[in-house]
Amino acid sequence: MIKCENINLSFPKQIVCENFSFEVATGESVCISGPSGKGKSSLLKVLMGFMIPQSGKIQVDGLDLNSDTIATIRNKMIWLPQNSNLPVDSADELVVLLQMKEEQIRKFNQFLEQLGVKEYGGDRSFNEISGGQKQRIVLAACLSLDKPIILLDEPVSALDDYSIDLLFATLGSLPNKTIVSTSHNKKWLDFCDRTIEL
Ligand SMILES: Nc1ncnc2c1ncn2[C@@H]1O[C@H](COP(=O)(O)OP(=O)(O)OP(=O)(O)O)[C@@H](O)[C@H]1O
Repeated sequence: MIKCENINLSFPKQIVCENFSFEVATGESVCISGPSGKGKSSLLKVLMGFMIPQSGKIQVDGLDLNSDTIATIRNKMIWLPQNSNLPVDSADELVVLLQMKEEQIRKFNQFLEQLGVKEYGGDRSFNEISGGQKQRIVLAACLSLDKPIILLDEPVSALDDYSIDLLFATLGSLPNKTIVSTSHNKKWLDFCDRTIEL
């Protein structure tokens, strides 16, 4: 369960949210929606503890997010950054970056297969594949870590309808995941249990 209470987050030139509260139940899939530049990505970063709001309380599974609990809370989560932006250039480098264990590498290969990008795994440079193929590889890596809470920033921005359906089938095979996402994609919004308007 994720519980955010009275979050105030602003940047010098923009107020992202004022006294914003929401909850996400365990196993629920929600999408934070709102216009471009409103602050959806920033809110996911707040949940990861990458950004600290000016005030408000964030609780994950009953633990208040603070410097003492951040490691425990982050250990429950995986975050997919927008545009799959990561400091790596291939699936093999992702395995190293995420320090995947044997079982996770097995799952990674399984998800690559399910998402239709097995042939683009290994040491093939991300520069030589499409944005959608890269996005599916990074999604496969995220899912393979098997964390209970998955934060997805625009997870289907580069995917066609067919690839989105492959992702739905893959997510459908993973019970009890809590998913907090951002998206402007209608198919993704329909897939989520609920939308949270920012
Ligand atoms: N570290 C920062 N310092 C100052 N301003 C920031 C910072 N991060 C984000 N912003 C600003 O906060 C606003 C919200 O950005 P954010 O990326 O969270 O929006 P978004 O709703 O996810 O947008 P989009 O739908 O276009 O991805 C933007 O105006 C952005 O310029």
